[in-house]
Amino acid sequence: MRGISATGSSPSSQSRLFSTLRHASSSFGLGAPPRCFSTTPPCRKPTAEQLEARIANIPIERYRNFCIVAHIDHGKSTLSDRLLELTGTIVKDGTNKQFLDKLDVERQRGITVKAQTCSMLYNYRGEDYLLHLVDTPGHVDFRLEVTRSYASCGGALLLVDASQGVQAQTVSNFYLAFAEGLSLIPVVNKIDMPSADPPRALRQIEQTFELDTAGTLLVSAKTGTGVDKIIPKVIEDIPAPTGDENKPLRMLLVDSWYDTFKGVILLVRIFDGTIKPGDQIYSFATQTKYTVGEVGIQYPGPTPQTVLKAGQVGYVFFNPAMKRIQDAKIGDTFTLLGKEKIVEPYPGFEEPKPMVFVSAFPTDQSDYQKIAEHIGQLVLNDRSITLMKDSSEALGAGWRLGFLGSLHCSVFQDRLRQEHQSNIIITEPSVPTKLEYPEASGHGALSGKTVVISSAADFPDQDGFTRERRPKSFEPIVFASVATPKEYLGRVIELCEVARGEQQGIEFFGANQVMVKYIIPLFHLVDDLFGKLKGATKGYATLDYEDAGWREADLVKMQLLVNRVPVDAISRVIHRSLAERLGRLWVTKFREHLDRQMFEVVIQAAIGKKVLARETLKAFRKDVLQKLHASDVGRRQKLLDKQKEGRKKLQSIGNVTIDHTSFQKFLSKS
Ligand SMILES: Nc1nc2c(ncn2[C@@H]2O[C@H](COP(=O)(O)OP(=O)(O)OP(=O)(O)O)[C@@H](O)[C@H]2O)c(=O)[nH]1
Repeated sequence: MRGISATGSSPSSQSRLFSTLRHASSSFGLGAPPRCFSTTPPCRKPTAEQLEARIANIPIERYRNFCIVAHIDHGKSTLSDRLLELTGTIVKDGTNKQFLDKLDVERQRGITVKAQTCSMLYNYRGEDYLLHLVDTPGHVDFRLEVTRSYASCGGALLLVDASQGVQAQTVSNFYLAFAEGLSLIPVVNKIDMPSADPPRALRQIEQTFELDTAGTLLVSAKTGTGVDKIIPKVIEDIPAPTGDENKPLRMLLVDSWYDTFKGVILLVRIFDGTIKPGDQIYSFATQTKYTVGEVGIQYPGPTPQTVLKAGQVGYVFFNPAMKRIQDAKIGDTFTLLGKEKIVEPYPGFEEPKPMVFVSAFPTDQSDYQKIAEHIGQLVLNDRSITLMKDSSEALGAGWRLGFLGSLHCSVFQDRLRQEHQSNIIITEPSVPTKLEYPEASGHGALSGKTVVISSAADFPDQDGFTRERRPKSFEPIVFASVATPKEYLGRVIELCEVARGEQQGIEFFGANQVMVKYIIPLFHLVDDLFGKLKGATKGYATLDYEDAGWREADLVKMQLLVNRVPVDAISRVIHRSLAERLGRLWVTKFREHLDRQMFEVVIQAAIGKKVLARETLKAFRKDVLQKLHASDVGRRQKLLDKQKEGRKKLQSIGNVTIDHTSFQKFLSKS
């Protein structure tokens, strides 16, 4: 399942990332007395040695691994912070900064992009418990992060915002958690809000999930009200992990990130056995052996331990270090070297598939190497981005990047700009196309083959082929569920129909909510359907989707021609029904941003040889030297130098020179 929220405060655009989790402990002085909401449990933060000694005395029956299942913005990260404070794992610092959302982009956008984890100690009825909390991302693009997190948990808090009630992603995340066999504890959050309606939220939970809501916790993660009841309930209702520390090591790789000094760090769930520094371990996926350098838990930052045992979730890194993030295959099983014949590996996780592609080019080609290094560093920490070299006649050498979704893509752009101040031109997002070539002459090696392409440059020229001999084209489709208050139903249906959607059903839930189901081409989802729904429903609509395969479609390659020469960076594969409108839009917008030339420039949008729209930019003569006196040599040279400098920024398409800013403006949404 995949999903997007269109709630009021959610991000306007859209992706996934990686982690700097992880370097955080230093800001929390060990042993400093924290302020707690509840005085019952001991909340003083233990020293590293005390921590190790306390954990050593906790049997697996007193471990609890859990996460929070919720729709985006319903308060997972805020609640996680409260739980960390309550258990003395972090100290309340009076700011609203969320501890588990550590990436800048996460803090700025207020969304969780990368699943983070933290261990906590809690004394319940005189006995210590080791709790492991995973804060999962709520956004659709990061669905794989969510599934992986669930695999390391025994249960989850099903968190519902008291003012918004059950939303599209509450439903889909519930089913994911349910399928993983997690024990679910309903919690209604944000009860402090004036618009909170807890009885309605409870009714929706009962109706939608058939869960018994008697004794449901009503809390405010913001003020802390009711939060102290959560951990006792987790201990009572969520089963302890099972596993045998005396068996050979059986360890699942759940997540990984890159550290400049330590190499790849693995987040692992130990199912059986133990792991400690110096152990020689074996990876089933890569059949490689490693020597363990350090093991530890996140408390809240990396805290070394002498051993990790069955039932625990912690980190491991190697000495010598694992160098490539690609070697850490998420879902891989590790065991002790020599035990690989007797230990059964886990089936592994689904590999993420890139669904949104863009090309990126430096605004100044002399920055190519610098930006290539920056992109390389970002990709190093995010295995789900695919990276290839690309080049364009208009924009020079660049890269072709594949992302899980459009939020993933836009977070990547933000990170590139924020963290590296690089200026790049990014083309419009595109989706893959499947082509089935007939067994006919004229297609060379492709005859009779099926291929999936991600760039318009690979879309075949249709001219010269009869209909029967043209390759059949297919576009990716998704099964989308849109939840909205009833009053906006008409507008939502209208938008889904415009997006070439096929209605699959309408379900009413609660007194005022309705869920509309559509099969929609992914193209339209990427083309900001989410933003449009948000606009049409005052931010109330929420959208969730799952892949639904391919659908045959009349797809064409549209090109922008400048004085009859195609601008390759702007070509797109689109549905024929959109061609007229988009063609008009392209030529008008491009004309607006193109500087006048010494001669007339014809701008056309075309499919093959067929021109759909045309604009003309009149000639403009700018002779900087014309007004100067022949003897004014110094000034003459200065003007020529200035012109030369200006030309560096220009690219030529045939005989037309185009400033990079024209491309940037053309490709910007506004
Ligand atoms: N009034 C009120 N606001 C809350 C409460 N809990 C969270 N919020 C606010 O709701 C917004 C979203 O909270 P987050 O904790 O970031 O939500 P999230 O579910 O982690 O969001 P994602 O990580 O993007 O899925 C923030 O502005 C919080 O301050 C609450 O109990 N009461």
